[in-house]
Amino acid sequence: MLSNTNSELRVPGELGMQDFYPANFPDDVPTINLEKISLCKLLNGDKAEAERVFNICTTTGFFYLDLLDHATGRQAWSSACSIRQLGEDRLNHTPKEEKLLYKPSGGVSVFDRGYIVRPAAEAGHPDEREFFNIPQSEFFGTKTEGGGLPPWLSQDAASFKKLLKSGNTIACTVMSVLEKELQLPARSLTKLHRLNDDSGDFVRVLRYAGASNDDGDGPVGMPAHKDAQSVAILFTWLGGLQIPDPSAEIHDLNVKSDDWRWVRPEPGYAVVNLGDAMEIFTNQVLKSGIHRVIKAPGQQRPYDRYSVLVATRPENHCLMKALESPLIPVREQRGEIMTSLAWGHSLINGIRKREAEATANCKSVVTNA
Ligand SMILES: O=C(O)CCC(=O)C(=O)O
Ligand SMILES: [Fe+2]
Repeated sequence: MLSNTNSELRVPGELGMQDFYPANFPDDVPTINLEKISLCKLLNGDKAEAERVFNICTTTGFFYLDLLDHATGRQAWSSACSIRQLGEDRLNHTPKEEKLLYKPSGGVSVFDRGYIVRPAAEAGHPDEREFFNIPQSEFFGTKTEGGGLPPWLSQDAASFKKLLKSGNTIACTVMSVLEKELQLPARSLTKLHRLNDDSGDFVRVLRYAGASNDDGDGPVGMPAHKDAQSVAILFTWLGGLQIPDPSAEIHDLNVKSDDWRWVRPEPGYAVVNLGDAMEIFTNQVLKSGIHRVIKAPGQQRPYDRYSVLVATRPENHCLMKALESPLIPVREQRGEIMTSLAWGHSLINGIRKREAEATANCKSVVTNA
């Protein structure tokens, strides 16, 4: 599969899989022009490309990463496409009762393991949104946390492992660029994100149900949020992801409905953003990007939307506080310093609460947020 040329891999429907692009992304919706960054250039230490990444990460925090210009990226794109395909098969062909047996870990509901569904409002409709998370601890680290994959995903272990591995390489490539640009000692960030450390890293596969044109805004796929992670690498084939216009005035997570912009999925590119951990490590010099997911636009709307996310988080014992550098302002520490594990738990509770509220008020969130 990896012997395909780059241009072939950019053709929708390549990789010998079904067409992931059943309808075109419309030309007449307000779309954000994210910058395209070359993974190959970053891996080769290209200074100008590193500066572009730093500028983005200190402002909007989102960029497209060209994966097809380097073998590691091609590996990641190819694994993500396979996982999107197997995710669709498993989600659609496994009874719901069986999927629900794959529980979030340890009763703490950290979003790194397990199956979570938001059921349809009416019986007989496909569930509105479902996703499952495969934790890194299943394959790497001391493996004390992994509870095993459920039977409906056990044959796919090798695919998840592969994507976690290439995702970690890509996330660490971005972080090593950032630590250099921030004048931090080498490995300040990457040593907190080693593949073999125990951490809350995961691969997530999401399915958002398609909708008919006459059912209004419908529930928001995922309300406005920032990621409780360090680096998020998103693979997506249909529209639905939105981020605020750079000129938008944002208070907490409130973005005016006119200020949301669509992110057009680009074959062969991942959408990369930083999460809240990077804001903490840099006293907000680096920015964690706000985003949300709504129904796909235009002719894509009736189709179920799948996405695959690789999340990289700091290792469990790492202290969530600012690093020291001439470019990171010193601020007084408010509250106790948490470990990454405790921090993750505290954030997830907040996310769950907002999610429950957004589901209850879905219309007002979509139109008034
Ligand atoms: O499905 C998407 O496009 C985004 C998912 C997301 O933002 C998340 O899982 O945190
Ligand atoms: Fe997110």
